[in-house]
Amino acid sequence: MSALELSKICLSLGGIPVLDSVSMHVAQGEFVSILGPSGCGKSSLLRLLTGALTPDRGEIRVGGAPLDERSRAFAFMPQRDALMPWRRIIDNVILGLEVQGLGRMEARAKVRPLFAAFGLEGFEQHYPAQLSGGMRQRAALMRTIVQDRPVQLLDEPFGALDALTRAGMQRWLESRFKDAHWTTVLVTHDVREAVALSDRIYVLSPRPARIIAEFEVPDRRPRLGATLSPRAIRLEAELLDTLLTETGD
Ligand SMILES: Nc1ncnc2c1ncn2[C@@H]1O[C@H](COP(=O)(O)OP(=O)(O)OP(=O)(O)O)[C@@H](O)[C@H]1O
Repeated sequence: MSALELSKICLSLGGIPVLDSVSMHVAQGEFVSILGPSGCGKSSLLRLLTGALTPDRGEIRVGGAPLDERSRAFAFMPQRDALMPWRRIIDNVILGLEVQGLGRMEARAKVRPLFAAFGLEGFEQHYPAQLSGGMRQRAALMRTIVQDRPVQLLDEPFGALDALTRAGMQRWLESRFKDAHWTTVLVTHDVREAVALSDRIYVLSPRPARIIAEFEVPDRRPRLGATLSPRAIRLEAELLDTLLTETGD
């Protein structure tokens, strides 16, 4: 049984068709990426899963049952960091834990040791406005991950990071994913990132988005830090070709 299943989802926003009969599935513990051109509807797909949007047609099932308030217990990282400007970084990071019912002191103690891994040690007491864009993004990723929910929905989590920080965070996520067995849906523009992190990749067409391809990533983890296998290099090229052909570039 799939952890997540979307069947023939159609969605319009402001009268404009955005998703056109999109069907996909994510198995328990699987890491699935969604690649597609800008504006095609990738974020909208994740927002359907969070309940922020409702499809015009089609069905979403979680663990075999229709998506509802209870089954929607996902950790979601939106594209913009959505940090609360009036809360210190540590108190932004614990937000999801507090919603889960953890006391503030206990939640702070739980997240404090993670600040070093995210390169944010010493910034616990800062406010979001005192951090760079990349640091804010890392804080937002931390806020998502610490909730340790079985399903992680990540919308361009590394989009605002410089190349070096991005590589470090990707490695961290790869190692955490191996241990935590999270079911993960990652929206990304970055073909290499999708190949490095995913078990499977769906490619969307320009809006209104349809699934135009689905690829399995053959290599075992860890992939980051190792030399890419010839198969992974071929897959990257194939993904790029698919995207460029669809967008007419
Ligand atoms: N509230 C809205 N009303 C009307 N159109 C919207 C609304 N929200 C999004 N859209 C449009 O729906 C389309 C899909 O948006 P979405 O953010 O899902 O795309 P995306 O693939 O995630 O884009 P990007 O990669 O640039 O982040 C876009 O063309 C966008 O302009």
